[in-house]
Amino acid sequence: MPGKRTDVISWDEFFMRVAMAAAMRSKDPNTQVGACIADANHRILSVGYNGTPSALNDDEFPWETADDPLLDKHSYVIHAEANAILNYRGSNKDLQGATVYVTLFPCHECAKTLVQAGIGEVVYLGDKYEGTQDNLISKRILDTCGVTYRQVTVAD
Ligand SMILES: Nc1ccn([C@H]2C[C@H](O)[C@@H](COP(=O)(O)O)O2)c(=O)n1
Ligand SMILES: [Zn+2]
Repeated sequence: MPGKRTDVISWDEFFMRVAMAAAMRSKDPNTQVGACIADANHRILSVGYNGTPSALNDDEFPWETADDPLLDKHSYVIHAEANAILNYRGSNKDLQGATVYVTLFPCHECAKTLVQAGIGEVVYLGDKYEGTQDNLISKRILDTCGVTYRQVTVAD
């Protein structure tokens, strides 16, 4: 009888790869972000990626960055983390203390949303905005609210 496989991927890699797969659904030409929320029992609670509200026809909205907010994609895109919270179909209590795996460190708006939803931990892949004012505000919100965050790497 052969022994069981022992070289399986970690839970961190599993959930981050789910987030990475979600990011592949993003139509943002510049930055694709995916998020996966998992509970302490390693169950996937929700998944999301950055995109416009499903009721919008995303052919009729900008995907560029522009000075004019009306012409700037950021005005219309829902962030991956927010979509993961919005896509969640369970009861809010089950989000309490859950972990969000996200391919890019949350912006300060998402930090507030994640905290308010009861997320207890952020596991992130990239942090390309590290050191920016927005990033410092995010970390201040997460630190103050006791939400821990840690970076992971995933082999190519
Ligand atoms: N944690 C984040 C950060 C950004 N996003 C989304 C919002 C935009 O679609 C895109 C950023 O575009 P860029 O300014 O890099 O051209 O990424 C997100 O969903 N979650
Ligand atoms: Zn955000």
